[in-house]
Amino acid sequence: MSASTSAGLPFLKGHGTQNDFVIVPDPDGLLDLGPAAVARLCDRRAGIGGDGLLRVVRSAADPEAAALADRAEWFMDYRNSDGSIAEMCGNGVRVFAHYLVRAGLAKPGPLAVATRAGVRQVVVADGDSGEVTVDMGRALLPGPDGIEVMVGDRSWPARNVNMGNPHAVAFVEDLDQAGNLWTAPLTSPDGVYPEGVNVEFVVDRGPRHVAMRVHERGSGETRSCGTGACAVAVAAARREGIDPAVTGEPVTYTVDVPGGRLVIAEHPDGRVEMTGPAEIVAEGVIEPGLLSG
Ligand SMILES: N[C@@H](CCC[C@H](N)C(=O)O)C(=O)O
Repeated sequence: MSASTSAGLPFLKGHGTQNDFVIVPDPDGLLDLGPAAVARLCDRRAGIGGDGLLRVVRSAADPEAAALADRAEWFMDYRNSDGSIAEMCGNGVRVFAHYLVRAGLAKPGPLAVATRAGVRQVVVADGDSGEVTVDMGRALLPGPDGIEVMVGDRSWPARNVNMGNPHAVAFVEDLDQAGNLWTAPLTSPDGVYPEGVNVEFVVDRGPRHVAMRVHERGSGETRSCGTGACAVAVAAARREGIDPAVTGEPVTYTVDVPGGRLVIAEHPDGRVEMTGPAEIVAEGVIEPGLLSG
């Protein structure tokens, strides 16, 4: 069944720290959701509205994830609101796992989720808290030195952090300095981010406590970014000269985002663990016309 011929497609709406998603269950991989259909669904005026879309599909039923099917039953097919594809979404994977449990497709507790960045181990808390912890894998810090991000006539040094998807993390004096983040900040030198980049602006709030704003590649300014919060925590630790692989001790940062709070722990073995909320707020049926344009 292609998206253009489906008759009324069930959806849900959810968010994690107000990074919001259209959730489209497609367990058997029957949908062909192209970029234009995704962008229409995510449109906040003419569609349902969301920073991104989570298609919920069995790994075995999707050619992109079939090789991971023996490790993770479900594949998070994440798309940005402009219809582009991203490797990973941290808030999305919490909402995805929360949806699976709510729908009776998984049990609370440990759960493996396949993503384009590999399999992520998730723990969905039992009960009504909506809290989800995710092993986000290792952060890569590929450099180079001397990266800058620019908004208008201002620029700041930034660190390149890869959480499966690319980030540029800049520490600023005041989050308002970044101005309007709907337009993508520029980065230099050219060529560091050939696939585009998510840009985080960060201020200190206290010991191991920071706050951030983000411009997300493919979505604009959002009220939270889970991979971004992980990148920020790792950049904040290195800025303080802390590397858990060297100290042998985990380091934990509280990261405030406009839509709430995430807690990020980096472990001596390099694993970055994110804990935060996930909520489903609505469900309904998509009119076929929205899918076909
Ligand atoms: N909001 C997400 C990140 C979504 C992907 C990102 N826009 C990209 O293109 O890499 C998160 O919570 O991590």
